[in-house]
Amino acid sequence: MSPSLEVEGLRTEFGLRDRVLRVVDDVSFTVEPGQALAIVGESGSGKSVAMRSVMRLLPKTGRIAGGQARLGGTDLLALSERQMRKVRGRDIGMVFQNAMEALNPTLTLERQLTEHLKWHGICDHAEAKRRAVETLGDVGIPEPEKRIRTYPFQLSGGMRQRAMIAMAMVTQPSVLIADEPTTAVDVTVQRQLLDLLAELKARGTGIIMITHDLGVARYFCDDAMVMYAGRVVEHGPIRRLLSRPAHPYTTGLFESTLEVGARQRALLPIPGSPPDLAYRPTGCAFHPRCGRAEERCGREEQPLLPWPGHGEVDLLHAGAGPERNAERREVACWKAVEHG
Ligand SMILES: Nc1ncnc2c1ncn2[C@@H]1O[C@H](COP(=O)(O)OP(=O)(O)OP(=O)(O)O)[C@@H](O)[C@H]1O
Repeated sequence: MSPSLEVEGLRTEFGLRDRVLRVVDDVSFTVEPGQALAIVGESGSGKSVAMRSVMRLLPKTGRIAGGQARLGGTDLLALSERQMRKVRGRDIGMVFQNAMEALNPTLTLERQLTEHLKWHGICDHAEAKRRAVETLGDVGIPEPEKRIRTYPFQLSGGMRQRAMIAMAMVTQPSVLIADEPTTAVDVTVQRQLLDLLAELKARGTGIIMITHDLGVARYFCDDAMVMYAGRVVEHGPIRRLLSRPAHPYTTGLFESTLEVGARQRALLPIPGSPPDLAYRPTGCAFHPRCGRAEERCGREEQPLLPWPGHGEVDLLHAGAGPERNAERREVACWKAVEHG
């Protein structure tokens, strides 16, 4: 059984010339084996930086300022870069929006996949080659024995995206982070990639998906975490968030996003834009854009707390263990919307 990933109190900062920007602030979540978490939020809310922090793939100006990311009892944030290199790509993989970021343009797929397996000491060359061909076939690349000899630039965008997924999954990682994996590909390829990720999930891989596409998130994910200005504002089972969003930002985000397959309806954009993190509003960072804000919201910040709204109290307190956790929800808002 794969271990779960438990992230707690993650804080990431960027050092600019004259100040320090906190772009991820106290982010916590758990991904169990075979579960998928969607991370949603407007551009700049810190989704990618949070996940790159877990992977320890930050640019030089970035710094993890606090927190833990435990994978099977090992805190990834406490490992040396040398130790992390052994974990990254083997136990935890990442699929990026742009496949060229993960693939080496100067090496054939065969070299990249086999070297990757051999470097991690997973198997010898013959077995690595067999696994590489098999994985390329698994991700839907036709004639994998032949295609394995090609370079990334010789592949179409969709095929490159698949090759990157093959690269991420060839080691059978416990956790896969997918950053907008379907944004750059057409709808047919999108569907195939999602089916592929669903298969991985069914085999017990924990998946974290950063996405702007609520249709994809609903189809694929169990939980959702909504980020705003570097913080988590709402977190819980995705179907509950979609049907009964409690944070006004979640409501706004859902109303301003067209769901794939949903009936055409008027979109209601959230007024204003996310704050410049260098001038973060006091209190709740969303209050200047929030229709429900009152004086207190600009003064005091509400921490993320378990949220038993109306009609949810019973579910939250009923039973014990997984059933109870499955309904667990957290919201950071003084004016969280109560649903009757
Ligand atoms: N190298 C960097 N130096 C300084 N600030 C950065 C750097 N990279 C990202 N940031 C800042 O960190 C914040 C979070 O960025 P991030 O890319 O995580 O957002 P995101 O939610 O993933 O957005 P998107 O959906 O557009 O990918 C932004 O305000 C961004 O400007």
